Amino acid sequence: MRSRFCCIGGAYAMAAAENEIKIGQVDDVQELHRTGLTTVPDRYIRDGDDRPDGDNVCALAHIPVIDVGDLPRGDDELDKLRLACEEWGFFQVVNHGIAHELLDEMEKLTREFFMLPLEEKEKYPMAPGGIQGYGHAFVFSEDQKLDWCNMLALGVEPASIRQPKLWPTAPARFRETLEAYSAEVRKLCRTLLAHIAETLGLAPATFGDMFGEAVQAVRMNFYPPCPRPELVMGLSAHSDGSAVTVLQQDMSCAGLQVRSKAGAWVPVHPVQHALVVNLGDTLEVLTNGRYKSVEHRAVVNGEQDRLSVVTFYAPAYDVELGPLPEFVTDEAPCRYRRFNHGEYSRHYVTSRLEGKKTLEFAMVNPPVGR
Ligand SMILES: O=C(O)CCC(=O)C(=O)O
Ligand SMILES: [Fe+2]
Repeated sequence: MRSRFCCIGGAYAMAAAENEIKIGQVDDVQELHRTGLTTVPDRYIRDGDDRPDGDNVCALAHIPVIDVGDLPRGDDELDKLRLACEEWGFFQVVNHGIAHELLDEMEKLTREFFMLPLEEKEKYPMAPGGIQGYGHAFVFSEDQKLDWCNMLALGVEPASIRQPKLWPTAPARFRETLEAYSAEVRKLCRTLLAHIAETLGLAPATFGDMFGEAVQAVRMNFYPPCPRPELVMGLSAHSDGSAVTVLQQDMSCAGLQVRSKAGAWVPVHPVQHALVVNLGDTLEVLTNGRYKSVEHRAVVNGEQDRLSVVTFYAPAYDVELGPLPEFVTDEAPCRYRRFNHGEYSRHYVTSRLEGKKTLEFAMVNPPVGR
């Protein structure tokens, strides 16, 4: 039995050595799907209120779409961005400056990677307590429910977090394409953070200056069809530990769902060549909760597979975080303590995905009784 314990980022290999982790039988869901099964193993079956359907899905609402090219030109688009950050914490971006051919190529090669035989993909395993590779992240115990998803997770920047042995050599051009893609997404993250700073009345360079040599990691998620999609979850509800996340999804079907302020799950319908952006826990802390990281999850489908390529952009590990003084006032007292971002990342990747629970680590007054 292979035990898999994964986190993204360079500083955390020691977590494995400290704890002997028993995660039990973890199947590869693509292989399960290939067997033509009509039921799903118990470990994937969620309890009632943790199932995807129910009356809490609001299929009619849409997250905002922002035209990045318009952001420097005037107040209207910036106002839209402010509203998107305040009301949703999630938006799609178009006119983002990344060549559509590059997005298509990244999607195609990622799909080809997941279509490789298991033995090929297992050349890049998420080692027990390891950091990156192919497998299942966020599984820490034998009784934990599993997500209907396969993942390939890789640290990208800075160079010190890269594990080149885990960068697939097949399909051909995967590595170069990921490299080119990541450089473009990095630029976009910087641009977005500069505009997000503006929406908060901060100098555009605020986050860029503060983040130092920002950490960038990518996770590719592949969700094969599932015979009982109404019983399982593709990816458990969570907020991201990043500052911002940029998600590319294929056009096959909607799977990503975002928790609205009213508490409903709102599907993010794919828009051709748009990228989905969400605010992570880091921005919630820095803005003292003015902007919030938002819970999201992925549901799966009975007929179609689905692919997402997700980039997490966060401060360098040695950066000290805490609410910026501008956001701490008599009306908005300090809600988060100061901590080191590396410490938070370590906490994040050694906790299972459970809504916004990870952020309690940073709260001055975490909820009691949980
Ligand atoms: O696949 C998706 O749409 C969600 C992925 C996601 O939220 C993540 O990888 O953090
Ligand atoms: Fe996420």
